Amino acid sequence: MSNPALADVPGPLLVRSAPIDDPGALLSLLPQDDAFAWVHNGDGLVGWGRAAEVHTSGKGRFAEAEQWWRDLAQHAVVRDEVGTPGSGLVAFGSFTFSDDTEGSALVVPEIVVGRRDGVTWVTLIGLGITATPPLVPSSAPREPSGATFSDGAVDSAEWQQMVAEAVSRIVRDDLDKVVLARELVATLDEPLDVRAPLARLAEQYPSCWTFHVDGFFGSTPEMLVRLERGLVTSRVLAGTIRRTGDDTRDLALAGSLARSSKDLEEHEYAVRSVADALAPHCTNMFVPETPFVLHLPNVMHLATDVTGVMRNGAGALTLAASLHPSAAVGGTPTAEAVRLIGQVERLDRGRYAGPVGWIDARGDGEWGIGLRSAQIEDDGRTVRLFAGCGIVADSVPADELAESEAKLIPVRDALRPRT
Ligand SMILES: C=C(O[C@H]1C=CC=C(C(=O)O)[C@@H]1O)C(=O)O
Repeated sequence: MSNPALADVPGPLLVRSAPIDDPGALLSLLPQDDAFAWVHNGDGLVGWGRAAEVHTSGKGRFAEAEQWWRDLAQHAVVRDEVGTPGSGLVAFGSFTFSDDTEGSALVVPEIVVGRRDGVTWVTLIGLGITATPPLVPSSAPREPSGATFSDGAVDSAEWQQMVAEAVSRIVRDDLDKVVLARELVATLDEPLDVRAPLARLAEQYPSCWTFHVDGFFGSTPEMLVRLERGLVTSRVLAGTIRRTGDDTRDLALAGSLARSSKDLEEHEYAVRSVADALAPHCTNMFVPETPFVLHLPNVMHLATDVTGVMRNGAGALTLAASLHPSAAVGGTPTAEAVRLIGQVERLDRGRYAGPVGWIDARGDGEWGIGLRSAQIEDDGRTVRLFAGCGIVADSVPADELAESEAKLIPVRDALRPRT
């Protein structure tokens, strides 16, 4: 159910987008409070303030948010001098993994600054005409201090038992794959200024999408779906190997990943689930037969870019809803895998592994999968970090634990003070 108090907007939103001189790094503009981010290779969107928002939950959380968004967009008065995906009226959003958890939201900031292909713009959103505030770097974020890390409800030995249990259920119940996640809890000396880890993540993982929506932040390498001017793209990842830091060894490992039947099988399930979910919405779909190896500083993944041409006018959020949960975060078959996760995982995933991103009034948008991510708890000092692994019949628990540790590195490092 949506929260009508928060969904109510007392009048049509007035929206104005105009080009501006380049103000420097987008993330450096963010104030400490009510800051939103979606940044990739220096481009993207940042926003602050709250002009309108909707909170949804349950199975209908995507459809309800989409309906609210359409109504809001229909009644908004927009002057858009930029005319590019992400200009004009825009909302940041984040959705829970599970149908049973609260916390999904779309938020329209009061100020959005975007950059794309060398063009930078500002969008002002509200109930009245306001002057553009000075767009200059805000004060430097406070560096996190004193982070200590501990297991969540499940320690690493128990998690490996869980993986073993999942392997036997996969064999017994004839499942193909299930993704099991674990959490690590960080405790800091003082409340986290999220701008510090965001800056670190964007610097160290520029090819990932660095995001923040209402205390949920991270740097995801996986694009669930992008819709821009009718072109649909999805980057599917599944199949992982840790990097060693030695380039020659890593190159050999990349070769073995590309030949590993266990990883290729796991990857194939994920690609199939995305291609099947996009097929009703797309023509001219292109699904490469062989994955490439995506190199990140901490891990390498098998990756496939699926593309198609939108044929039924669905918006990016509708596409994200039909893709979620893909086999990269749920498993195959989806319903059985999600049921098994509910039975064995003992973790409230919250918004981890759910869609996170933005949508504009044309329906264009980008929704990543909320991976390599963390949730700041209400006290501001406790941060829950998440990582999951695709489990198939021949998965080895200790290897999966090591893989999950490697996937935790980006956020874990971002919570340590700079050296
Ligand atoms: C579930 C996660 O990663 C997914 C994405 C890429 C590779 C994966 C894997 O190899 O297991 C996972 O399916 C995570 O990072 O928490």
